[in-house]
Amino acid sequence: MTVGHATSRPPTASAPTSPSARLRLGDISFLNCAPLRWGLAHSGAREHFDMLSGPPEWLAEELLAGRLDAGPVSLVRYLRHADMWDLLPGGVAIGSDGPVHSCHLVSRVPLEHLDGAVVAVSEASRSTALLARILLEDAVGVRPGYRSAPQNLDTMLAGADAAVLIGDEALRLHARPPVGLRIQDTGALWRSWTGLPMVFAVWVVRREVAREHPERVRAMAAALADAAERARAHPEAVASAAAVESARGPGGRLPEQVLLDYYRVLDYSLGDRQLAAVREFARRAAARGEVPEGRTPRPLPGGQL
Ligand SMILES: C=C(O[C@@H]1C=C(C(=O)O)C=C[C@H]1O)C(=O)O
Repeated sequence: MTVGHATSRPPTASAPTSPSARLRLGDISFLNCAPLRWGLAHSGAREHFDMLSGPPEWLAEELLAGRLDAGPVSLVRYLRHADMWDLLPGGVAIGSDGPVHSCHLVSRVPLEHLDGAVVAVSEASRSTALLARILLEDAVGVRPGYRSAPQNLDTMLAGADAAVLIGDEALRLHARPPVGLRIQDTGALWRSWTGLPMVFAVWVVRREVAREHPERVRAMAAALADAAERARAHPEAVASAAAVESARGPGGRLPEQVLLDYYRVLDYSLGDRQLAAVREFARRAAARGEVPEGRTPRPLPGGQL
């Protein structure tokens, strides 16, 4: 197995899948995917893939370059590239039906006061970045300006009134809200506004790979579904493994309770309610010209999470 995102291989235009029999599967290097890493390790399925870990935007670029066969990408990326990528059989996603704990709009003032203000938006995000805009403009009714920035709360807020952050840094803000800042969970805001869950990321497979190797792709989807199921059945073990993982990141080891709570709300399924939410998000994104019109995503037939 290969882990790490420094690997650079030549593009594989003439070789759609890896020369070995193993599919190259992406893995988001955030704690949001720790339960799947745990599940794949414990089932033994991880050995059947070449796994590459990295931030979601890097995984999307690797998929576009043909250096990965399948993996998680932000929902916005998928909606933009749905002509090249399919949703994994049965559907695998990262979402929540209410608070997600790790995708936030952070501000010093109430959101209603952000008209004409500057919002710094993490370069790591596409879905939460657009969701925050939709929420601010359509739900709250303010029109700030946006500035893309490397994800770092201090530098982001040094030059802006609010910030959009995702992943482990955002989870740490949820776990320990800094004094004087409002941590607004975009999953919760979206749920109370639309009544729908939010889907932040989806697992995609390059269409040519899905056509060439349908059985291998189905097996991959089944392995991910099984990993999610195993992780759900062993919350303490998963939280403890994730706490060890968190100790390697800046900010030190997260309490297991924070991770238990996180994995209780994170949902890897892409069922009918989630697909309805994806359509609603896609409609709003298309109305802003952010994704093509008329995207009606449907997972490839096969397994079910
Ligand atoms: C829940 C999360 O899901 C994600 C949010 C993404 C986004 O906002 O574009 C992309 C991939 C996922 O990592 C998170 O990162 O905290």
